[in-house]
Amino acid sequence: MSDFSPGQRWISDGEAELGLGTVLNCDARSVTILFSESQETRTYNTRQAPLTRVAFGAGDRITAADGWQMTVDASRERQGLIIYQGTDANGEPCELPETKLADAMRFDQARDRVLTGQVDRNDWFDLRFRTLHHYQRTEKHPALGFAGPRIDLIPHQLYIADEVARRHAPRVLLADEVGLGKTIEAGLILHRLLLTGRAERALILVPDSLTHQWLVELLRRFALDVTLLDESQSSALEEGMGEGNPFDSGQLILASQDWLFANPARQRQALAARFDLLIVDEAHHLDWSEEASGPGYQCVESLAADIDALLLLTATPEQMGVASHFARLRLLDPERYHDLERFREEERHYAEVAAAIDALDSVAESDDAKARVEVVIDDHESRALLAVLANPEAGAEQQDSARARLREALLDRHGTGRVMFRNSRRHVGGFPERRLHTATLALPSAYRRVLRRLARDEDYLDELLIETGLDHPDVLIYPDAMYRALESDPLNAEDWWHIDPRVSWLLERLSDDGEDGFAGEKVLVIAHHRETAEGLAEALRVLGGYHAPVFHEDLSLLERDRAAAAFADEEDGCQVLVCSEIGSEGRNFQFCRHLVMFDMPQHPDQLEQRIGRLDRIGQRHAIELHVPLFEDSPGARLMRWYDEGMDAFSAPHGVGSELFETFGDTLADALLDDEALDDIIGDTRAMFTAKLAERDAGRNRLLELNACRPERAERIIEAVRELDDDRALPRYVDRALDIFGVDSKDLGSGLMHLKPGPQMLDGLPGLAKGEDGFTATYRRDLALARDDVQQLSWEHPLLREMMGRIVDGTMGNTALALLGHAAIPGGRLMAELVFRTHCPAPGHLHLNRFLPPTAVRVLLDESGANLTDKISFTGLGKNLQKVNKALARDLIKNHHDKLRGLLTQGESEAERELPTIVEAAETRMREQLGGELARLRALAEHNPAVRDAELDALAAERAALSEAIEATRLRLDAVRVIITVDAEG
Ligand SMILES: Nc1ncnc2c1ncn2[C@@H]1O[C@H](COP(=O)(O)OP(=O)(O)OP(=O)(O)O)[C@@H](O)[C@H]1O
Repeated sequence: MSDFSPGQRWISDGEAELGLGTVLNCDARSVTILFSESQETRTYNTRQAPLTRVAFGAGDRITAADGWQMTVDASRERQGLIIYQGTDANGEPCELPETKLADAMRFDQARDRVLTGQVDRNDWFDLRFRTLHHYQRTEKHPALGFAGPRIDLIPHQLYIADEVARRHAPRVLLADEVGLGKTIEAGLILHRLLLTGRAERALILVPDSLTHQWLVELLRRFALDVTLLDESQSSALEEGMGEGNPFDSGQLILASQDWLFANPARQRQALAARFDLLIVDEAHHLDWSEEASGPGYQCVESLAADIDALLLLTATPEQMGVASHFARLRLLDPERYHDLERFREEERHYAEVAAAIDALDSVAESDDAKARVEVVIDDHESRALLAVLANPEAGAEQQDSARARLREALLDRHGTGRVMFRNSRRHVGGFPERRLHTATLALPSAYRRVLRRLARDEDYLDELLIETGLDHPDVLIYPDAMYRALESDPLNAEDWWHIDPRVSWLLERLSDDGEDGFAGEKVLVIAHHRETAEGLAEALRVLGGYHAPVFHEDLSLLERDRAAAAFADEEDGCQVLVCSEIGSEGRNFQFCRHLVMFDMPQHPDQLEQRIGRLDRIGQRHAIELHVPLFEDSPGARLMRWYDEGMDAFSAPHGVGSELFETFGDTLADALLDDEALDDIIGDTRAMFTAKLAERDAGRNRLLELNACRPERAERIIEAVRELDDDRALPRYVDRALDIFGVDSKDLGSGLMHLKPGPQMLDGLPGLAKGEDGFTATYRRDLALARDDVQQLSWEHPLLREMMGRIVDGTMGNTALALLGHAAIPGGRLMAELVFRTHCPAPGHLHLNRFLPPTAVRVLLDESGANLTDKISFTGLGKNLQKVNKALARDLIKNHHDKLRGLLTQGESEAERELPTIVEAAETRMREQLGGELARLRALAEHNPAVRDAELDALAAERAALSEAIEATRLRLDAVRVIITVDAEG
């Protein structure tokens, strides 16, 4: 075929992205085409050139190389070249030879592609339509962002994540007790914000020791790829990027607090980068006092002033005192939290509110209960609800609903519940028992000497403090530290671990397979000081031949991760891991059930942090707490204070820091004096009991009630389950994998293996060519049980990539098929047109929850009759036969003009559907945002925790959404040309 002449315009069938090509030269065998836009030249064999001649028809708008546009009326040919005739923008007649067409004209839209004879496979078209359908469904699903993460569906976590992630620029303190899943909550919030487009960039600041754990959790549980930034990585990036800012090197940046807080120049870079969300873990370390704030607090304060959304995480919010806790609340909302005294006053009022909530159950029978509710409500609506509740005539259903609404209103309107979420084990339930085992050991003479002298000689303590350089009461509680510090004493010549009976006690236990022994079990040992941990590990090696990795704050990240991994390995792992106090904070060791507290920490929150390493979600056994104590020693007295004063070993209670603030100093002075200690323990116990009662009545109770609302949590879980069990998902995945060239093999028991096939399209996540692929399942329980199995969901990166490529690209936007049906004569044309809604809006509006791209299908026959409702997409598909591309092109050429007509007519048919779609979206949006706005406004009148900015933002969001929805247009997304053939038989 020698249809080619220089100057003609063609496009490549296989590489339409090359743009409009021009024939440079041709002979009988080959043709060379220049694609100017992409600066590519290609030479083809003329007989098999995968090229299509570009020819426009009446009604098409074309652009000239020098920018002007014309509408084509007709065309003629001169010396093999087409000359278009028509009118320009001013309605003046004009002509344009094809040689002068703009190179930049694109031919990827369905209309251009189909009219130029470019067709994709029928199954691609099929997949495209189904993708649009599922995309629309899942984008507005209430569980979007929560179904993908590989987590157990735990109510309090999902409630918090949903409540927080639906807010505009959320700023909250996630303060669940240790190990209840704050990292998971933060991950869920982040995941939803990313998937909904409400956030694009996040900065995550965590203690050095937790960077790797976060990295792994975000990747393994949330499939989020995070850039871990440290000094060497930043310098390397700077070198690579020239003047660039390393904080701009990824969408999600994870960095160590220790590094950033100590580095003002890096902080300036972090500030200069634009983030939508800041997450700060272990936020109790952000210390603040009226006199001065620490570098961490200052750094976060300046970042938080700039970044809209902020999540602070801490299990022990009051560890550094109430003032410091208040200062962290101020980071979240400086306007609301500016007066500590006022804040304290408000807190006192919470007991009344909690009592009123409890009284809701008995309002109908008791005037007293009714009075308790009346004291705290002051609005018309709540009074009306109370009247229903108190009315004996009201039906049970009516009363239940009134009770639930009143409860919600009370919770919403009072307390810090909107900015702080705190769940406790007590409230969540289902956590393992904790068992305490103490072993009393004789004091070695080297320790006893010093303690005896201290008991005899009051002035010796000062001397000892000077001599050792240790603090009070460390010098008393940590005798090995004291021993090490007195190194010049000739009696202290040996290493401390040679003389310390706790070491031999531990060694004996490790090999003991009796009831009290640890043989065959993992043991986590925590000691206060790094030096103690190091010495102990050495002792275990030298004296017992145990390899015990050490985990402390001065190790590099890599060393720490290595140590944790060596311990975690179930088969070949070490039996013991020795940790220092802060080295282990936040880490996950729930696979182990024995914790040895080699000594005691000074602060109750530190004690809780220690136990929290094991007592975490996923712990399947009772937790065994082992404490070796020296008879008559300060350490043993401290232990008594914890145990008898506040039951610190049985369960977390959250009042430890208040007790420490009150008794910490006097306790330090009583560590050598049993009588004084008895008094302190008595006083501590009394305050503990009072605080527990207060907690149960007041602030904490309110916080707990607020931190999870079970009915809402249940609804979210149901929504996630609905997506988990979606039967359309496996069907869709099979089709998509087939088309993208991924081989899938059923492994039985709900598992399958996905592997790149020989023809796989490039760039699919987890499926690099030449590699093994991965094992997957649709079942959450299987994916949770096995780290090597991924859960396939609509949110899995592979699904999102495949769907995204289809929705955002042109794949499958044209097709041609033959239809053989007894009722339809052959040789006729039909067009199946898919239109799609478009309404450009900024990502942060998250428009898709109300109006995701929505497909409108129109099926027309040659005469223009609309058959859409008569023949369904699936029904039609069953009767279609495919044809090869060359024949398809010829068929299109033959029906060119009629097809053009049907395309135009289809547009007006689809337009008729648009108002209904727009109206439904507008109604959904008004219902939801209107409801939220009304709730927030009512709330703002009672609860100052509602920020004005939040109210304004929500109102502005509603207006912007309304405008965007109104501006929705339909565009042709895909076309299938159907030619009828006489049915056989
Ligand atoms: N929904 C869940 N599904 C599966 N595992 C979970 C879930 N929630 C928490 N976990 C696991 O429980 C452990 C504790 O969770 P996480 O680290 O988020 O707790 P935390 O509250 O941040 O703890 P800490 O106070 O020590 O920092 C982790 O190993 C986490 O992977």
